[in-house]
Parts: sequence; C-alpha cells; structure tokens
Amino acid sequence: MESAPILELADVRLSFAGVTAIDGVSFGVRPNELFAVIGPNGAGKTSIFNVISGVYRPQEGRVTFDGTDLLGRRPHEIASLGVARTFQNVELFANLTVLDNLMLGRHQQLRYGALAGMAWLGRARKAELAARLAVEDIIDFLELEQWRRHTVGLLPYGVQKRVELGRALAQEPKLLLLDEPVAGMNLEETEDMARYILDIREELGIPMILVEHDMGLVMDLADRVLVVDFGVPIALGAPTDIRTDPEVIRAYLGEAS
Ligand SMILES: Nc1ncnc2c1ncn2[C@@H]1O[C@H](COP(=O)(O)OP(=O)(O)OP(=O)(O)O)[C@@H](O)[C@H]1O
Repeated sequence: MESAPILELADVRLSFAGVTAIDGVSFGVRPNELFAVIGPNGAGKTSIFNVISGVYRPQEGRVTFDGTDLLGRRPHEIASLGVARTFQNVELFANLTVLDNLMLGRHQQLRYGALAGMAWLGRARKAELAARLAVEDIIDFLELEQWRRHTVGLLPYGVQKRVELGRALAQEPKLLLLDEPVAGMNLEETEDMARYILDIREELGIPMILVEHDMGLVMDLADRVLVVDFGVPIALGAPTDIRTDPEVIRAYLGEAS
C-alpha cells in the first residue's frame, strides 16, 4: 500500500497583479520520496517553494504538511514544523565560520527561548551540547571537517552550497526543499552534491523536493517529477515517463535540446 503524503498541495493558484505564477498545481510528496519540480525559466518553481515555506500566500488552494494546514502560517512557524530550505543563491552568514553557520541553523530548531534559557540554565546547556553533537554529525556526513573553522564567504562555491545544505539539515527537517542545489557548479561538485542528496534519502530518510535545471541530475535522482509550464502542471510521473511524454517534449525538453 502506498503511504500517505507528508506534504500535499491541492489546486494551488497564485498571481501577482495580473501575472499568474501558479495555476492549479496539485501534488503530494510521500515519506522518503525524492520529488522533483522542473520547468522553463519563470514556470513557477520557486513560487511553489515560496508557497510551501509561507513566503507567498496563494489566492486559492490548500497546502497541508504532516497533518497541519500551512496556509496563513509565517515562514518561521513552517520552519519550526520541520520544513527546511536551501536557496538558489547561497544564503549564509558570509563572515561567520562553517561551524557557526551550522550552529545557527540548529538554533532555529532548539526548543528554548532566551528567558527559558536563563531560568533553566542546566537544561539550556544540555540542549547546547546536544546541538553541538548534532552539528558535528553533519560536518562528518557532508565531509566539511577541513573547513569547519573557515569563514564561509571565502570558501569555494561548491563548498558553500554544501554548508547551506548542512544548515538546512541542522534544523532536523521532516522535509527538505532544495532550490537548484547544483546551479553554477562544475562537474565534480555536481557529482558530489548528487551523492549527498542520495545519502540524505538513504541514510537520513528525509523526503525532498528538488527544483533543478540540470535535467540529467533530475532524471538520475528523482522518484517522480512534476513538470510546470507558465505555472500550469503539464505532467507528473516517473522520470522514464516524463522523458517520453509528448506534452513535456513539446513544451520543455524539446525546447532545451
Ligand atoms: N514577488 C513577485 N512579484 C511579481 N511577480 C513574481 C514574483 N515572484 C514570482 N513572480 C513571477 O511569477 C512567475 C514565476 O516565477 P518563479 O520565480 O516562480 O519561476 P521559476 O520557475 O522559479 O523560474 P527560474 O527557473 O527562472 O528560477 C514569473 O513570471 C515571475 O516573474
């Protein structure tokens, strides 16, 4: 039997002053699934991420995550429910070290506030220690050991993208949104990132949504692919079916080849 989706979008519509960014998109992401969203520039892929993470509020439709209605919730609430995200352009604290960036990612997840931290210092210390251990695991997992004390802004681009992935993992997400994780990377960096994405699925069992222009990567990694064109969903299925779908070839792949 197929497991129930952890994330579900139902007939989502979003427009900005006459520009329709998302036009009736529905899909569900199953636990442990690597789900991809592809489409030409301006097709609405990043807008879908912005709707899921609470940055944009759609005019119509429903978004449900782990049994909770996400519509109307603020981005930090959605993050604390377990949705983590990486961005098209690296969004880290460039002047801080790798370790500090990962610790900050982890603090989004910690359950105590500043006051509670003062009142129950012991508990806060324990939480801090646990955070440090969790971050060390991520450093191991993403092979960031040699850069742990380096300032992020000075690192090679591929490593920065990896640190950003680590920051998202530090939130202990139940769902990970990856916005063009290999954009701007060379072949070796792309292969490394593909391996980490697969490891996240295999070893950590975290479901992911991948938005990516690198078609080879999507076809190699994804369990299912949603194709959008001008905000409209035109196909949804396994990579092998998407590759041969006449509508997709006409609207997108044909154009790219
Ligand atoms: N904040 C906004 N204000 C106005 N229009 C917007 C806004 N965000 C997105 N759009 C419009 O919505 C449409 C979809 O944009 P979106 O960035 O979601 O596409 P995309 O598929 O992620 O594109 P790309 O592959 O180039 O990143 C575009 O026409 C875009 O101009």
